[in-house]
Amino acid sequence: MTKWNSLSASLMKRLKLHYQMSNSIPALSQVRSFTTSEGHRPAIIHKRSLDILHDPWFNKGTAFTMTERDRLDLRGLLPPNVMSSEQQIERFMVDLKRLEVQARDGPSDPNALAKWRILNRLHDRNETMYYKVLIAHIEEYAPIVYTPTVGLVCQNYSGLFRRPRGMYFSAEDRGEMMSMVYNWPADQVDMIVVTDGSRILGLGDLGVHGIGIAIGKLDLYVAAAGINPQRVLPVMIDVGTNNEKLLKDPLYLGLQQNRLDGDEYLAIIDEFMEAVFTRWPHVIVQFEDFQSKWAFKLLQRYRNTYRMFNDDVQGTAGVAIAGLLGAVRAQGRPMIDFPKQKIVVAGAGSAGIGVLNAARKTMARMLGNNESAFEAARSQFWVVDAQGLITEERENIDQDASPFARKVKEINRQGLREGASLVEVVQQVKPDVLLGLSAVGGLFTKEVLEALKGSTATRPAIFAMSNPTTNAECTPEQAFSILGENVIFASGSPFKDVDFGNGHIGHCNQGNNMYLFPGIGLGTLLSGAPIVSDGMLQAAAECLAAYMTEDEVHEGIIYPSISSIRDITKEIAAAVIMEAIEEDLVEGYRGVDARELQKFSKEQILEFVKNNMWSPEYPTLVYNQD
Ligand SMILES: NC(=O)c1ccc[n+]([C@@H]2O[C@H](COP(=O)([O-])OP(=O)(O)OC[C@H]3O[C@@H](n4cnc5c(N)ncnc54)[C@H](O)[C@@H]3O)[C@@H](O)[C@H]2O)c1
Ligand SMILES: O=C(O)C[C@H](O)C(=O)O
Ligand SMILES: [Mg+2]
Repeated sequence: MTKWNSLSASLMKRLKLHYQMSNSIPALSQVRSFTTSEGHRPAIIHKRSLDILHDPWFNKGTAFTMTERDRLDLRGLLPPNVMSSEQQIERFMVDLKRLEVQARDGPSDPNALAKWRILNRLHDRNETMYYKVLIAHIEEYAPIVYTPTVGLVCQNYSGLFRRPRGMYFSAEDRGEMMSMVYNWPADQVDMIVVTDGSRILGLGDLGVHGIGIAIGKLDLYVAAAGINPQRVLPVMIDVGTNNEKLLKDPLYLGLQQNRLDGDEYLAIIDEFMEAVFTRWPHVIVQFEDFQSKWAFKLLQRYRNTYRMFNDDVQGTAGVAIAGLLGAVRAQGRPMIDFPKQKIVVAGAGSAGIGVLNAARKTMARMLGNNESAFEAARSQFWVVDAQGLITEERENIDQDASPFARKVKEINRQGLREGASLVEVVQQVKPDVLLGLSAVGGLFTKEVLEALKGSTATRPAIFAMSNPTTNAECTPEQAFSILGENVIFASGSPFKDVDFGNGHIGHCNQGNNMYLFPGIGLGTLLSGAPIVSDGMLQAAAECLAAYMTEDEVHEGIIYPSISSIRDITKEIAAAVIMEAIEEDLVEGYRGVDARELQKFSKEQILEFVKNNMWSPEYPTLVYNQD
């Protein structure tokens, strides 16, 4: 059975080819001519000599040929031996591998920061080589440049800061942003990741140190989506911090004042958005790690005006949907059974509510996509936050959580009540799925996991999605040791698979929004869509769900390996473009106009995406004075 026909009808309907193949469609070779990869054109630069060596976008180090050294005034500024990029990487890896001699396993070991420093220095010196290393070793180094080590980096940023990367818009720049945005040297920026540092992973308010997360996310945009590194921009919006330690830290690099709030805060974000979209009208802005109360408000404020999305709310929702659908398939059941799943969610913040809303909509669509279906879907979820089970009796209930407040009559029948503990909820509900987005490490205690043994599912699923590793609600070892080999396990941060010692392996899936945000960004960019619609996000999620074969999900593998993230991202970007075409949102991209895009078949869209994914190859450099 192919991975496509195992999907429920509703998914297949959405993933069917959207085009009537007609003879007016340009031949594939013509598609190639539309979308010649930039890789072969010389790069025109307006600098020479040391300025090139100090510019990580153009520096090649010892790989500059003697011809280029003469042409660009580099002769004598480098050791005489011209190295190939492969030789350069081999030399670099020797230095990096030296760390592993003493290091214990796992990204949480003390050498993780040392590895990050070595990679960061390469990033500051030679971007082409940095991304060549990252792409070639993505499984090994994503946990260093991204979750979980990037959390450690943000916590230690004052001490780690060497060369600036990205832009900082602060409360002291009010009225200046429209002009200061021109201080960034790139005339074209495709992707911005912006954070205000208010909720970095599960580590809370890290103020200006949050820039590390924006840099880490954009590393994946380059490595997974092939966004040109010269066209990405990490942004920190520094409106102060409520982190007492940072407010007192003499080394703190940010504004040492409490966070702005209310209209003053909004005015800063408004000014920032206006400035970047004035300078780069086609840029896409990803909001990252904003505290929940602003994550939702800013998303609603901007999503119909600008090309923006919130990764924690919308990216996470899509990844969770794909995993939840995979968990249904793993039980040998058709996807259409998803609406029968009983799901307990621990955490009702930006991520938890995002997942709940998306899961409810997906269930409703499978149940007929009408008001009664939407209402029926609501009863499949039990939500527990820091005050326990959320019911209609909750005082000062968070408006975003209120659609999921359980009715008192219902829960009394189940022997539950307002504020019931997670253990009680799991014991009474016997859920198919226990999903954590609480930021509380170890929340799924032995008692909670024992209670899950009462699940009515043949293969209960645990999604311990909080980051970084220390905040995971439980480890795979804890899950498999208590619930047995049959349980489906996914976590937000990477863990090693569990060897049961009997020839069987407990697969530890990584349920992380890294599987979606690169494809969402790339698909939106290449489609030219002026906004990121719900349909585009849903198409991305369903494409990720469809990516896994029957055999894989039956093995308990509900997410792909990160080593195939570039291929996944290509597929997801194509699905996003197809949906944008379906919704008549396409406006074209760099020489391919909307009309041409609308005539492409799925294969031609995949080819178009592939041809527009940057790869780390040294371009030929040509100097031009003006
Ligand atoms: N895997 C991923 O791709 C992914 C994506 C986004 C966020 N996350 C992670 O999810 C976590 C939460 O992110 P967020 O933005 O929603 O944070 P948040 O602070 O907005 O929300 C946290 C929620 O957890 C609840 N909570 C706190 N203590 C609890 C407890 N003891 N029991 C039950 N619930 C409790 C809070 O009441 C709140 O509703 C973070 O660790 C973040 O790194 C993971
Ligand atoms: O950053 C990640 O690894 C995922 C997510 O965006 C998070 O905030 O945890
Ligand atoms: Mg995040």
